[in-house]
Amino acid sequence: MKKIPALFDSDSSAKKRAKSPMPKRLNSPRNVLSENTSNIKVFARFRPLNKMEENNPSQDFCIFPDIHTVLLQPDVIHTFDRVFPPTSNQLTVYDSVGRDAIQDVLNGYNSTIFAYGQTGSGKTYTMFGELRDSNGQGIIPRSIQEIFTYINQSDPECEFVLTCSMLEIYKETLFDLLSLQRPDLKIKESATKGIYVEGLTQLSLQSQDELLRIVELGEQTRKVAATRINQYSSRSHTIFMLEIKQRLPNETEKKGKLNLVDLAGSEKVGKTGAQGEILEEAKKINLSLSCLGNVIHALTTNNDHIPYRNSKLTRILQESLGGNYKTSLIVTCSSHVTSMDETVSTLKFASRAKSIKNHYKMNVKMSSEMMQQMIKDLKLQLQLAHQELEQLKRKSILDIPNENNLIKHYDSQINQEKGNKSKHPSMSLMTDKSCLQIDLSFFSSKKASQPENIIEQKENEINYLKQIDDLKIQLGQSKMECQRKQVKITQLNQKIDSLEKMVNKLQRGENNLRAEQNQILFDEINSLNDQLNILNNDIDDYQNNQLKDKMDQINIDYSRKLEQIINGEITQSKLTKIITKSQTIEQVMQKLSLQNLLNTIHRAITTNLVNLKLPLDISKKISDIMEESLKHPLIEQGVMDYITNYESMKPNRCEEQKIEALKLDKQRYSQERQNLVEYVEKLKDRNDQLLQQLKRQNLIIQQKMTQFQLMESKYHEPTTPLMVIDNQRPVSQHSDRSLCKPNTARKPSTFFRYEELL
Ligand SMILES: Nc1ncnc2c1ncn2[C@@H]1O[C@H](COP(=O)(O)OP(=O)(O)OP(=O)(O)O)[C@@H](O)[C@H]1O
Repeated sequence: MKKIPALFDSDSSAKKRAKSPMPKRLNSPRNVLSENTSNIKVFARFRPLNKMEENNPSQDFCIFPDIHTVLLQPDVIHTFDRVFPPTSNQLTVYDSVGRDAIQDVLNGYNSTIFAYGQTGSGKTYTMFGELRDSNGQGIIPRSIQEIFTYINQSDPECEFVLTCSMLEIYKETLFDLLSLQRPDLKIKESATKGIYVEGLTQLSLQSQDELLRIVELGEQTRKVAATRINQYSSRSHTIFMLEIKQRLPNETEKKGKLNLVDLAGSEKVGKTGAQGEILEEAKKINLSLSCLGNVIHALTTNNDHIPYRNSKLTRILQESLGGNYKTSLIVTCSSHVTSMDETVSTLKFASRAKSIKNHYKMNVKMSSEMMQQMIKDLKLQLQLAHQELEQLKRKSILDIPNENNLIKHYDSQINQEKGNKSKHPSMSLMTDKSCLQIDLSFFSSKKASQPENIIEQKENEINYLKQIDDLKIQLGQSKMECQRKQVKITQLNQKIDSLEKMVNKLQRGENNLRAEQNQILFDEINSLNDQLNILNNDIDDYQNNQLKDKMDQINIDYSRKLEQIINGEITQSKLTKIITKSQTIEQVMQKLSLQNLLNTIHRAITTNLVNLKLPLDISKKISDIMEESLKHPLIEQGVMDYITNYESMKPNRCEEQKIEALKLDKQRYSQERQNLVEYVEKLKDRNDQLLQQLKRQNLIIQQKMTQFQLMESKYHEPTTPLMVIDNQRPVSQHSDRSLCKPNTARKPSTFFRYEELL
């Protein structure tokens, strides 16, 4: 690509050009130089649901009836130049938004595309997208591609210079994204350059790849800060600026500027969960965006003061908002119900922006050749106009023949002939003269009546002039009439507007009324449901109370009997103790029984005596002593004590009877306990049966409710079709009834209760 040095250095400012008298009747350049007015184009793009939203399924609140409309349930409609539903791809968006903008820039216009929306709604995806992926590329890489295709296909004699810059506005400070140093840049304004950023790097480009690499570099340098909403949420505004200068073979020069603006997230500060520095950041970002909103408001309400200077963003983009730019706004949204508030406010913002008017013209500097051609054209047209004027003048004055001149002419000719040829004038001349004299007499007679003719003619002239004056007056009057009509039209338009507003209001009122009626019906249904609930509760209560009483009684019986059993068990444990004690006593007595003792002693002594191998008489003596000693009163007393104790410790007859009775009691209580357990089981079964019955009753109630709602919806069938609830079917096929299903919009509380039960 060839470069051209300092093409527009000596260019006068846009304002100057606008003030200089421009030739009005030119051929092609005329259109080129005139100023045009058009509204900002507004587009709305809805991104597909993300993972988090998919995992949280909800009813769609955005419906897309056609390519210009989005309907927010139940009845808010927004229309834009184009609405892109979540299924729209990058190419579709570029074809509708980017392609025209690039054509404008290549034709010498200035153009700006804004992307506005909450964090994570797809602004960056729409503007940048995936730079190196042909399907995922956003507007910027596609624009670059289109520009280079245009350059490659144009006349080789054309010369192009392409420069680009990337700017970031972060916390009301400007940063150069194409420079490693990041000094705080300043906004300046000059007569020649208009509003510009001083010291901002402008890189000239030779190829598409170079431009893509520069965009990537800028993208990497972007300031990002994590918030809870979007981990990589960009907290700054990014402006990608491209300038294309062209010099055509006829020396005409064109300059087009393109601003592609990726704004920071428009969500409310509170929703980001930001704190500390991030909160400060969010406030400043919001300041820029709220200034943008104020500028748009001021522009759309014809305010005298437009507050461009209140933020860096609006100051830099001043020309794009109401100035010499063709501007497009893409608002990006999510159709998931969790983003409903943000989507509603984003679409409101977009609707307001629709009425901004920009006044733009081509930035063209004509060659001297073209200028000369224009001058020639002008001169020719001037000449033609003069001629036309002369003709008109001549037509209005009666052309009277000057007979004296003719006679003089003939006399001079006769005299000439007399002098030159002979003393006798030629016959022809004489004849001519006689003819002339006849004519003369005719003219004389005519001349006699000439004063009258002249008067008549003058009168005609006066009349004619009068007519012209009349016509002029009429023209003036009709102009005034026109103006009056214009005023009337404006007033009528205003009236129509106000009537439309009233109609809208009424419509809204009607909708509200409908909503109110629906509300009343809902309330009725709810009160019926409440009554039903109360009845059901009463039934429940009654049945429950009966059950409860029974259960309470059982519980009381049970606990009483349990107590008895427990008491019985205590008695039994006492009994066991007694038995154990008696057993011990018996064992002791056995051990200590006299007979055993004696036998043992006797055996021991005998054994010992035998072992001692004593003489028989000694052995006999010892044996006698032993026997004698065992008869000692102390031993006898001890034995008697043991016997007495044993007798006293042994359970008596009465106690034995008691033990027997207790044993019987225990058996009886166990039997009763068993009976009780069986009874409780039976009651449980009964309870289950009752629950089943309740469920069946509930089903019947539900069916009846559905029938009731159907009947009610038939009864309230609307007269005018409104809009659609699904995007497959045309508007007229749906009634607004379907937009507001009572059974889905508001479920009667009973259903929840029974569903829970079910
Ligand atoms: N139309 C779309 N199709 C497919 N994916 C999309 C679309 N729009 C957005 N996304 C994806 O959603 C995520 C968030 O998008 P993006 O970063 O563009 O949002 P953003 O509005 O620029 O957010 P921020 O304000 O934080 O910069 C990205 O992963 C992006 O790839």
